Amino acid sequence: MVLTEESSPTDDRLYQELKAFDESKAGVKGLVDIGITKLPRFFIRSQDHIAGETTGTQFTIPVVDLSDLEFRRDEAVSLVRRAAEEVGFFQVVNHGVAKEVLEKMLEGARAFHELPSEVKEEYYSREMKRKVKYVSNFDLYESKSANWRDTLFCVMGPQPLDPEELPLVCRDITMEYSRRVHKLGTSLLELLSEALGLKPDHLLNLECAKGHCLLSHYYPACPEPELTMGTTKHSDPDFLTILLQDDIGGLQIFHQNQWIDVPPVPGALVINIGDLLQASLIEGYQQLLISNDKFRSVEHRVLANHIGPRVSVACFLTLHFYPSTKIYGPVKELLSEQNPPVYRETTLQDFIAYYDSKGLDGNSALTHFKLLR
Ligand SMILES: O=C(O)CCC(=O)C(=O)O
Ligand SMILES: [Fe+2]
Repeated sequence: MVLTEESSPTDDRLYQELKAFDESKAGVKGLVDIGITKLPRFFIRSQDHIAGETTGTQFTIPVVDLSDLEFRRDEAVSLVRRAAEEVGFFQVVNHGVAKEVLEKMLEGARAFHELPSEVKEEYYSREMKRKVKYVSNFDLYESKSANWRDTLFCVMGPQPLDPEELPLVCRDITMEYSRRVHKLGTSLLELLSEALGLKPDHLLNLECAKGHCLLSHYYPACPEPELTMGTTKHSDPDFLTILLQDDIGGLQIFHQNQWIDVPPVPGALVINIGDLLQASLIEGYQQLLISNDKFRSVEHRVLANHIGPRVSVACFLTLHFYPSTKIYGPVKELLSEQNPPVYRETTLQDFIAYYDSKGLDGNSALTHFKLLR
């Protein structure tokens, strides 16, 4: 739906429809509340973007038990290594975030999206800099078609967020969940460092856990789920994602040319490697991760569903919103004729600006940063 100056009158009408939807500030939830039974056309995807090749495969996403790490650390490291290398996705159980905290976070996220629209709309914004904002489809004007979901974004670090900025209905639990999930992220990065044969604090020293944000997604029940998507296929523009999902299901990953379900496991959190950890736009890391073809940032999507709402909360470990001009790229001393750089140098801000401008759909943003050989 990228509309240019040469857009036709039909495109102009489409733009007006998008704008009216955006300016309503009521999101997809607002459409459901007014009882629509047919999807507005900007949600409708071309068929090749919908069904994909879901099969009855027996493959299941690995589940890693993080209990008693002081006694079972080697086992956990090797499970994490295999999962990160072969699948790019895994689930963790006994991860130290209490079940009650998980449940309350899902309830808080849901409560925000179910606030009366006149309360919710004060948070509606497309402003890059705003730390707490709610929006339907951050890429509404760039993507080929819209997703059936609304999102509350909260940038939680590295600069501490003033809790007053958070909506009251989910304030306390967002602060608590943020602390706990960030702690888990730190432990996971230690395991991932060890999985690469490095000291436990290696990835932490590269500031992979310095910043984090929470994305609380709300996928209302959809009257025509076969025509659209909850979330278009994409890979995540971060170092690592920790995802809390409710029991509805619909998340799938693209693995060995098939779409595979990530089934809800009670009490579990879903972990996936982000683009920045794969490409390692971090000093010194590219050789380890790229040339040795280690961890994978894998495409995933969420199907729209007749049943809903579905609620999920993604924690992105990222430095997106940190005003840094630091250049990330391979350390020169590590490069050789046999090991030329795979990606060009960039700042995280440029990487994210490109990711956001291209919209979720289509090729990985990493392609844009690949050096031509
Ligand atoms: O809602 C989900 O299960 C996935 C969300 C997601 O992929 C994301 O926030 O990047
Ligand atoms: Fe994602």
